[in-house]
Amino acid sequence: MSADVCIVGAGSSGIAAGQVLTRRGIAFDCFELGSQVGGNWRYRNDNGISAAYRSLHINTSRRLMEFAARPMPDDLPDFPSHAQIAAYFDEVVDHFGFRDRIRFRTEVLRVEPDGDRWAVTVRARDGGPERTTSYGAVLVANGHHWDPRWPEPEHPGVDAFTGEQLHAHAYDTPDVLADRRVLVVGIGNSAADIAVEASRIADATLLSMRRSAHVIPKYVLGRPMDEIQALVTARVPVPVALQRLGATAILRVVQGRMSDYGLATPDHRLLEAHPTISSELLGRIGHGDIAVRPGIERFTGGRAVRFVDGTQDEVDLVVWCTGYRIRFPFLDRSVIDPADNHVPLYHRVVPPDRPGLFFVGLLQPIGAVMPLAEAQAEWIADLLQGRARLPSRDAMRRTIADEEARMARRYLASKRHTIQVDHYAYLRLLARERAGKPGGATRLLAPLRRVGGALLGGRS
Ligand SMILES: NC(=O)C1=CN([C@@H]2O[C@H](COP(=O)(O)OP(=O)(O)OC[C@H]3O[C@@H](n4cnc5c(N)ncnc54)[C@H](OP(=O)(O)O)[C@@H]3O)[C@@H](O)[C@H]2O)C=CC1
Repeated sequence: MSADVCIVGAGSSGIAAGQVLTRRGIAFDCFELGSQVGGNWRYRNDNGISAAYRSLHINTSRRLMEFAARPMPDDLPDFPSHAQIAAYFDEVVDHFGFRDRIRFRTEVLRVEPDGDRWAVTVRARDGGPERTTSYGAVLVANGHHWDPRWPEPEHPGVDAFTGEQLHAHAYDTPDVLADRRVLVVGIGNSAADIAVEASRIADATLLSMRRSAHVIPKYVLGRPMDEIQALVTARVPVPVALQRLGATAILRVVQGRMSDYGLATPDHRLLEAHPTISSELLGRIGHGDIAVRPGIERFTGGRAVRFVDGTQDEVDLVVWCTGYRIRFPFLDRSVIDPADNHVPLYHRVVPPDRPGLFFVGLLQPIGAVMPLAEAQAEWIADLLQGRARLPSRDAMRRTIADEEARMARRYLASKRHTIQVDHYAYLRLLARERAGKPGGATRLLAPLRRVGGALLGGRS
């Protein structure tokens, strides 16, 4: 069947789109840089850009991350490894039978507007000519955790640092940490995982953060913490302030305060930053095997680094766990410009001024990307099949502005918080959109949210 739809990438979001379009009878071509599906979850992916390290396990639980159309096998653990997740993706592709729609080892070079269609130019990585095909719709699913973001601006004196530097993106196995004095920078999930690994094998592990975080354990009360939260939030919309109150109370009882472990008190409340999830980090700090440091002031020559509290240390290796840049190498900046990780999209999917272009999985949930990407693809399929319609461009722009203003109130200003969504709230938003009732429940719940927010000190 010739295809009028193109999917860029066969990582978790491209597969989400592929299985939905296949089920919905929409023919597509999918182009994938590597020779296997799975993107970031394919360890040592020959696409050359994936970030998985050997010990990687997902930090959202299996039941939150699985596709609705194909649950994960029950014999998988609560927090599967990258290998188990990649195997699951293989099984999904074969179950729905769309492997033959994916052209592997094929790079998408350009996606260009061509009247009311899109010209997609690709080239096989193993040689051969460029080929351009016209599509009515392009689903961009190239991921957003593959282009490492180094500190901007860089720290004074770093050019003269004589130790080694590594971005978390390039981290693979702990041998690089062994018997060295390691400085891990950041307090996101990469920093937490890598600092914990270093703490078992390095000579010394320092963890530097310019602001502290609420570290959330994977389990509380014998169950994955996200499942406990989902018991309520999956069923009914709960104001963020109320969610915060519940989660703060549970964490205070089972874990105490961050300052109990020697971390600074965070400058924000729970749910105002992308969560750092680790059941090991605080314990390793408690063992004295990770020393916490504030932000870096400057590198002072040789292997020395000075922190903003005036303390100084010598380190052999700096692991920059400073996040990722959003980038679409195949889209000209005049089409979409992701400067500072800012990509204004209607419901995080539709650029109002670029009909036929859609983004899948370009979000960072408190929760997991995969089922949200699947729900996005269902909505896109509705739009492609004429079962749903987009509002006017002006209306989409207004909604985007409202959503961005709400997120700015909700989250700390940071380049890591430009595409945040709440898992179940977002699923409900898409369900309303698909049912042709955009914003209906939001309007109904607005007064409740305002009262809840005022009573509980919530921002949203
Ligand atoms: N096991 C898993 O499932 C894992 C999942 N992930 C996911 O991958 C994504 C990326 O995570 P991660 O790689 O941790 O990146 P994040 O963007 O989440 O975190 C970056 C960290 O670096 C800090 N930072 C950024 N720039 C600077 C700077 N110039 N100087 C000092 N500190 C800086 C940020 O601080 P600030 O807040 O101040 O900007 C933040 O603490 C997330 O979605 C994460 O959940 C990552 C690893 C493991």
